Amino acid sequence: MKMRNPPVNSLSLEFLTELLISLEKLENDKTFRGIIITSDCPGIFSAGLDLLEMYGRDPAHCAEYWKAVQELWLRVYLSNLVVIGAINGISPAGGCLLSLSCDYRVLANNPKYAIGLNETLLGIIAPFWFKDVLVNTIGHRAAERALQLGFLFPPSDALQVGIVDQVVPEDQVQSTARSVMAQWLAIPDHARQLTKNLVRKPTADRLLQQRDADIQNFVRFISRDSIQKSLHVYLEKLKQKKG
Ligand SMILES: CCCCC/C=C\CCCC/C=C/C(=O)SCCNC(=O)CCNC(=O)[C@H](O)C(C)(C)COP(=O)(O)OP(=O)(O)OC[C@H]1O[C@@H](n2cnc3c(N)ncnc32)[C@H](O)[C@@H]1OP(=O)(O)O
Repeated sequence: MKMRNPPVNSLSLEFLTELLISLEKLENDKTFRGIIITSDCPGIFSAGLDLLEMYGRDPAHCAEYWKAVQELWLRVYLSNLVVIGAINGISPAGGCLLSLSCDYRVLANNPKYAIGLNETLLGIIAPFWFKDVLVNTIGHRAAERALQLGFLFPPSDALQVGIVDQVVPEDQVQSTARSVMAQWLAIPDHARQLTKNLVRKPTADRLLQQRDADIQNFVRFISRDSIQKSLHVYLEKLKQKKG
């Protein structure tokens, strides 16, 4: 699955909906046993959640958006398919969550391709289920530092901390992802799927048990004047960077 939402593969409501529909189709087609998620935007896996879906929007829109974010996460995280991330670009925040929700992550060795939950740098916070997935992946102490400081790990650090499973030369990302897929597909589906569910269900259940409350928390938080100001400042910084 090649993500194509130029210029930066931001996860807009429309794009999330497209991804959800595509994933559902693949899940329902029994001829598919695995997917490799990668990007068609040069140098960018995904810029994460679309800031324009959270800035200057009314509460109803924010609620609809957050529901779609939850939905995509649950679908990828709990997918019965083998999901491999072929991460061929930078993947901050929501892009990192998407990567972390794969079963295996291969990152291209380019110092610009940083990965991490950088929410605090935007003046916002990673929701508890983003945090849970990071803690599950790199451990409590490393996650505590990474989340507070908004670390974006370059490939060598990402491998060292375990946020990705493998770092390979850029031209080998897709072929490595395919070899990894072959290994994973060698395992009988029912055994692998039940095991995946056993490991991941408790984390997903934490959100499933309080989805509506999570949406309300998000809407309340994102609607605060101080948070809207932080988003404004961050968006202006992105604009000014262009010069
Ligand atoms: C108490 C309860 C709490 C509950 C929960 C509360 C809080 C909410 C949690 C929300 C979690 C948030 C998760 C996220 O994912 S936030 C997004 C994080 N993403 C980033 O920080 C990345 C920002 N972008 C960049 O750093 C760069 O754009 C880049 C990806 C490195 C690419 O750089 P470059 O190739 O130089 O492109 P430009 O910077 O020039 O960007 C091109 C245009 O794209 C716009 N852009 C970039 N990123 C985003 C984005 N994430 N959303 C929307 N738009 C984006 C950028 O502004 C440019 O637009 P322009 O052409 O119109 O100027």
